[in-house]
Amino acid sequence: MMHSTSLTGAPLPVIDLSLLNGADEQRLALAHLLDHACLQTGFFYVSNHGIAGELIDRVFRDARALFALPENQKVALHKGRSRANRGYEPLKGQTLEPGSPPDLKEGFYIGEELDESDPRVKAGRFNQGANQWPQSPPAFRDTMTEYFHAMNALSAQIMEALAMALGLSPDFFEDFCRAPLSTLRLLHYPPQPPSPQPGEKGCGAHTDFGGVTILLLDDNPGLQVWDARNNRWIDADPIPGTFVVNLGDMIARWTNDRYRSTLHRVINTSGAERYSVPFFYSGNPDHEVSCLPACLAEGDQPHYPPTTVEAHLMEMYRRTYA
Ligand SMILES: O=C(O)CCC(=O)C(=O)O
Ligand SMILES: [Fe+2]
Repeated sequence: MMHSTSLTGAPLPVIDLSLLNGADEQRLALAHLLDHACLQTGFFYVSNHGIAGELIDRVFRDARALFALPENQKVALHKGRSRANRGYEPLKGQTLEPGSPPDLKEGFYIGEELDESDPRVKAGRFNQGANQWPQSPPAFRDTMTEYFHAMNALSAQIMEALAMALGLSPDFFEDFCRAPLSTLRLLHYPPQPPSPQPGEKGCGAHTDFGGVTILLLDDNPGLQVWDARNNRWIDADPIPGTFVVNLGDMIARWTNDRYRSTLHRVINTSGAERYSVPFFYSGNPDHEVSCLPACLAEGDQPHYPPTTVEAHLMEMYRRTYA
């Protein structure tokens, strides 16, 4: 059977991120490719991203082992016990698509490890605090901590490339990238049931809340991206050695919707257990997110009022965990 995306010849682009380390000419080429990708669907793959395959293998190994723990051991780490939204989220624990049944996924949330003495924790700042680490698998904490830091660094590179794509100075998002609020989320999707409830699926249609999302996929398809220009879902199937990157709602706010935060969903029709690892990069909680002057054409009004990273995130969490 023909691959559905080939019908109109518009699969998501693959962007070679090593161009960022090249000469000016290559950096400009990257900015151009990225601008194009962001103007199209806001979803693309990145290759040559510098993250070791060996680290990615360990992330999947330990994520699988975590979800294979007995239910009582997972529930003992329930994120409801954490003031920073860290830990385990059982199957059907979130409803990303309003009006649909809860999502057929279980998850585990990890963030920067901050102890009680940290001023951000003392001040009760949103999503800041300690993680809930499982005893087993033994390498879990080290693996996820290493991957978390690698993702923060990669996100800052992507923000640099995005600044260039927008025609801004490469360091434009430097303050945004300072002491960033990031969330690493391990996900496990059981196979789609044979007789689902109407609208029941792995992950309801949603946009991501933050700045950029770096999504690690296993070998199973299931992710779909909304193509608003053609009114259809595009399959974002895994491509070995790449990450899927998509823009979050903050980018839409900054750019007054020049760049979109694109709707996506997961239906795990692969018949297999599907694992994925999104990393949400939301940036400096105090950073102001308001319409960039360069993105406001004469006579246009900003589509969104100014906000901060933290206020925006709190609002988005409130909506999906109502
Ligand atoms: O599992 C996936 O492929 C996508 C997950 C996702 O969109 C999310 O967690 O926000
Ligand atoms: Fe998402």
